[in-house]
Amino acid sequence: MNVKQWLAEQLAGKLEGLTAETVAELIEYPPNPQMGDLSLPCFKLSKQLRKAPQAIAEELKAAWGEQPAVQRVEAVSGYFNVFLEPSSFAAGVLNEVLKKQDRYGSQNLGQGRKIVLDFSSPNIAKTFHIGHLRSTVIGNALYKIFEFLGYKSVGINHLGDWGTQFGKLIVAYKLWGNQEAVESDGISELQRIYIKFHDVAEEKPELEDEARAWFVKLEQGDEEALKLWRWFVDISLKEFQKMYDLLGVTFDSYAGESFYNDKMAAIVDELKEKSLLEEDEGAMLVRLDEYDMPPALMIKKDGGTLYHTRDVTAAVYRKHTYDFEKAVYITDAGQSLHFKQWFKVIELMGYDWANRLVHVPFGKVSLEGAKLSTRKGNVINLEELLTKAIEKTREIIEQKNPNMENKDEVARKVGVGAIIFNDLSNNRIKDIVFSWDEALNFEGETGPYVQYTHARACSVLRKADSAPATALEPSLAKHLSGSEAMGVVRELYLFKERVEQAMHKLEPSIVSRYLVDLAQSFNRFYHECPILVDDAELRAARLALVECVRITLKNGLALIGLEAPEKI
Ligand SMILES: NC(=[NH2+])NCCC[C@H](N)C(=O)O
Repeated sequence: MNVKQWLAEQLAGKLEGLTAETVAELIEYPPNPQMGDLSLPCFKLSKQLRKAPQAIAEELKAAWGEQPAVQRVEAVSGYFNVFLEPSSFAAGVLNEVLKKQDRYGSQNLGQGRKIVLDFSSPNIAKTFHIGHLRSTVIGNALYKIFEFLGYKSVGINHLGDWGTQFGKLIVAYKLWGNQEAVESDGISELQRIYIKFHDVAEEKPELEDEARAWFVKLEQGDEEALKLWRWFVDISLKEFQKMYDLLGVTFDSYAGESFYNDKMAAIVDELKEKSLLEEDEGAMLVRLDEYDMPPALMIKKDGGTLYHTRDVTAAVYRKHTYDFEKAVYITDAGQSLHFKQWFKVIELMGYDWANRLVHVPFGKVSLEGAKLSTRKGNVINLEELLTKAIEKTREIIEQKNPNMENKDEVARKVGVGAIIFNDLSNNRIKDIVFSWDEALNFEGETGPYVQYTHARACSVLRKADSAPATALEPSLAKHLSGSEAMGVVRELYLFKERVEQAMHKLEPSIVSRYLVDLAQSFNRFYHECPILVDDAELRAARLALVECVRITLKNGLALIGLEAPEKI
């Protein structure tokens, strides 16, 4: 069911030169229901049809004729407005939701084509911080949205497990580290000695040379270096895994930067062959002056490779391995130049798939005034953040619903959900200031609010104590023609389009904002219209609507990585 498409087809040919495609693009859903359910702004056709907007609207009205699905049409101020017949619209929407169930909103746009998503990608031996959380949450949502629309998503955690910093870490460990401390304190101990390295190296710059030498050894496969490095990786992964388990996020591959170590030489050769590489004081780089960008450094003076080298190599490898339709990289906006630079390098190498590489940047997160940097010691640890969210939610549940079973489980789902939703509640490019009160507000535009609304729908359905609706008799749909119920029907209808938009714009917040809209319209209905009434028909129609809200909220929450507990 696609009413825009349907209307466009009805209008095509009604005026000379009017095609369904043009009309479909122009049709809007008027924010004000007085303008109908669908509206065609005819001024957008004026130029093409060489007619005044109002004249176009009136001609369309005159040519309209009878349509059982449409109550009436009007031509007002240059708009052609269409009022759908509420009960047939309601029956159409509800029956589609009830038929598709957990697939409602899905489509097969991708036909199995692959989308490679590079997300989360924290750095070994460094804390998984709130910026990585955003990448994880946005990436995971996009992963699910693509799958829901018929693509095959491939999630890659491009771990920062390679680079000079491992030379530094090895030197630091040999100077000040001990096995016991690393084993008991994990990343925080590694970070401690890493910070110490920087402090001491300010006075003893020769440490930097030592570190570089160790990294070169590592790249060459030195056994001692490799053994330490592997151990640092294992320790870090164990900690990261705790986050992923809490968040319910999985990856198809953990091929981090080190995975490309033995693949970079071939790329460097290729760059040389294609005369793209230039020597500059012993280093090798690709000049990008022509494109108003600083050069992309590929090989350092000491022979070591760089972040750029690994990204170019990884992209070629991924294209070869997955033959992707798109490769999407989710990082903070601070890395935008990095991606622009190496996307250009791929293009200069002559790969026509360079335009299938997409950077998905996002804004910074700050927490109640604190700065979120890993360099110095003042790190906001994500595990602490999530644990605190769960605890706070537990307290709220304790007050709201002291007799609830499995409070811990629900507190986890809602507390973690609050953090995820908060990250997705605005356009990703906006900076976020995290506030506990806002994120956990059960009345605000939050994850808990949407989850709570879902649980409310479940509770009504439980109380109804009847088998869940699997279809709506068209004759019952007339009971849904009131404005509150129709408000819900309209939102339900929009789900599919919103998911599609979220995919095109790579913007999961379109889904999260949609969920708030649906929840709000449902709550208006819930407060105005008693559901468990005696009139059997009215009751059945309203219960079917509630069931559709339950299904759609659950589907939408799942798309952005939130669970939907039935009781809160
Ligand atoms: N292919 C990529 N460059 N992915 C993003 C990596 C992010 C990097 N490890 C960081 O923490 O900033």
